[in-house]
Amino acid sequence: MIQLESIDVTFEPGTPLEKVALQGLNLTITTGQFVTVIGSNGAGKSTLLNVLSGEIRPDRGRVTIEDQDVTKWPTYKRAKLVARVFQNPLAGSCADLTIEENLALAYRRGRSRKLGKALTAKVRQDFRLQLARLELGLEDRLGDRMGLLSGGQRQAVSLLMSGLASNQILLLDEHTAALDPKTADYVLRLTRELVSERQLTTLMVTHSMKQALMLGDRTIMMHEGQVILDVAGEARSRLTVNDLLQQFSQLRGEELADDALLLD
Ligand SMILES: Nc1ncnc2c1ncn2[C@@H]1O[C@H](COP(=O)(O)OP(=O)(O)OP(=O)(O)O)[C@@H](O)[C@H]1O
Repeated sequence: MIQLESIDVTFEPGTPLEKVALQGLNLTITTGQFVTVIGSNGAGKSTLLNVLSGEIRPDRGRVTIEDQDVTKWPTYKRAKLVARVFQNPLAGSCADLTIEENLALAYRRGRSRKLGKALTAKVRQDFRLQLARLELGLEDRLGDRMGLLSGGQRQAVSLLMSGLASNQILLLDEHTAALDPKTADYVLRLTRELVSERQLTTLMVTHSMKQALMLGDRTIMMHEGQVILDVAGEARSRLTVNDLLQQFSQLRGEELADDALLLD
């Protein structure tokens, strides 16, 4: 279970640039739940993920993962529990290392040094099998530099990498936004498969209401640093993109300026 209690984050406090990104945010996510996160620009979605990954330490509040208070844990320590895939396909892997070296780095994360050090034939074979499931022919390109791959291929490998480590939490930050529609669909299908296979507790930020309702089992909407809508179960399965848009406008008390973006 992930618990965020009374989380406050303010950037540049006490300056003319002061910006409250999260205010009194409370959120509990049960283990294995797949939560999609929507909200307007600047609503605090990425900050929420940053607080979970440890990139940002909240000014106030507590972050608990499986009953461990991780609020003060630095990012490298959290990496044992938390994996992340970013919008930019270049951000999740190292371009100058080979596909195999990238996979090996992910594999080692969270494992003891002794276990992680040796890349046994069995582990290599597992890498090949994992890559083969992508159906991109990458299983025969273990020695190729990551930088040679397309954006979609890199995102697919980043997803695999996030599943190779022993972590339990997956954070997806608009991870299909930079891909063409066909590749985005492919990466979403892969996301769904990996999350359900590995029973990862997942938070997926998206600007697409359609994606938000199509994937996962719970949707939260953020606005001005708070959760303003939280739906799951039957209530969620009945929701249409239009309902969601309407609720969004109502809850915000204003008309949406970026409907087109959110309807994608
Ligand atoms: N490092 C930073 N320094 C200063 N302000 C920041 C920083 N990071 C975020 N902010 C501000 O905090 C607020 C929340 O930002 P955040 O990136 O979490 O929003 P978001 O919901 O992810 O938005 P978007 O959909 O545009 O990515 C915004 O007003 C943003 O400008």
